[in-house]
Amino acid sequence: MNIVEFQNVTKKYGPKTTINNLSFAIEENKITGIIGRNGAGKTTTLKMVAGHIKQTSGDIVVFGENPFNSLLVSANMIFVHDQMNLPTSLRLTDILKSAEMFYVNWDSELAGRLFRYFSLDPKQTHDKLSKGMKSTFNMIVGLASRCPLTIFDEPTTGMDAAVRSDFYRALLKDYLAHPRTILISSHHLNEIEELLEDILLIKEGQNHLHLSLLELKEMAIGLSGNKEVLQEWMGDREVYYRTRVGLDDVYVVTKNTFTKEDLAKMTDTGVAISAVSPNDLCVYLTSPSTGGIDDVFK
Ligand SMILES: Nc1ncnc2c1ncn2[C@@H]1O[C@H](COP(=O)(O)OP(=O)(O)OP(=O)(O)O)[C@@H](O)[C@H]1O
Repeated sequence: MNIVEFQNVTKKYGPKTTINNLSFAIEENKITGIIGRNGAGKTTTLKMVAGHIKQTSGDIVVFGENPFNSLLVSANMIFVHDQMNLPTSLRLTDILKSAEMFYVNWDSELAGRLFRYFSLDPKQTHDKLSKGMKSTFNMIVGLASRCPLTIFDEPTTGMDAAVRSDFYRALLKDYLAHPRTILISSHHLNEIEELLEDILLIKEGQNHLHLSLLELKEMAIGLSGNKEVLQEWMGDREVYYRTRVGLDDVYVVTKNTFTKEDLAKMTDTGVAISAVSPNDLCVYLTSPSTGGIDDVFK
């Protein structure tokens, strides 16, 4: 069953098109990573899923209805992001107590244990927290609410590496015990890839790719060797990334449609074959050109 469906959705801010004819569907009880470069439209997409903003055109269906102004969607969804406006007059423990009244699946024991583990001060107010502590607190609210649709928009902003790693572990453990539909946008695909089942890659407001992480891992191959030798093997294959290595060699990332025999022959002609990490591949796929930062210095 699909929990979220986008059909030809466009969002314009003034004359500027931010989301351009975006279509995708998110299945129930899956963790999907929303990946894209800065300004690709991840937050705008998530805001529309949450019903916080309205699309300019196209259809959005969440839990079977239009999420904008939907009580059903508000009651079954939490949108965790770094601009969350939590009351500044309440202490953190009071916020957790009030959250219990909003969310039917709220687990106060989990919230309390996470709160103590991350050494948050119960008397502190939300606006006085450091950037990383704020993200940690928001994440506790996001996890303990156990909403059927849980949206994390760059949840680890400001967190140090240890807290990020604890958060991902907590998210995975809680998801396995209480499966739900989770959307998570992040700039750290390498850190969250173990967590993800699917990836929605957004490029310039469009659905560039929507596939399982396994498919993404097998999609591309890295080849390095003499440029003339590689040129022959490449034919008219699409190049995702290409860079010069030394004088006569190149490193090329391309679609892995080679047979085992082709790869064996390639190795015989001196071509080195390597896997491409999902993180690198997403960077290449969303890059405006097939070169990298090195091209700027040529
Ligand atoms: N309220 C707004 N008014 C005008 N333009 C906006 C508004 N919100 C977002 N945009 C523009 O829409 C585009 C997409 O922004 P969005 O925040 O969705 O990107 P993102 O993929 O989440 O980026 P990042 O990874 O940097 O957070 C950007 O060009 C941004 O400037």
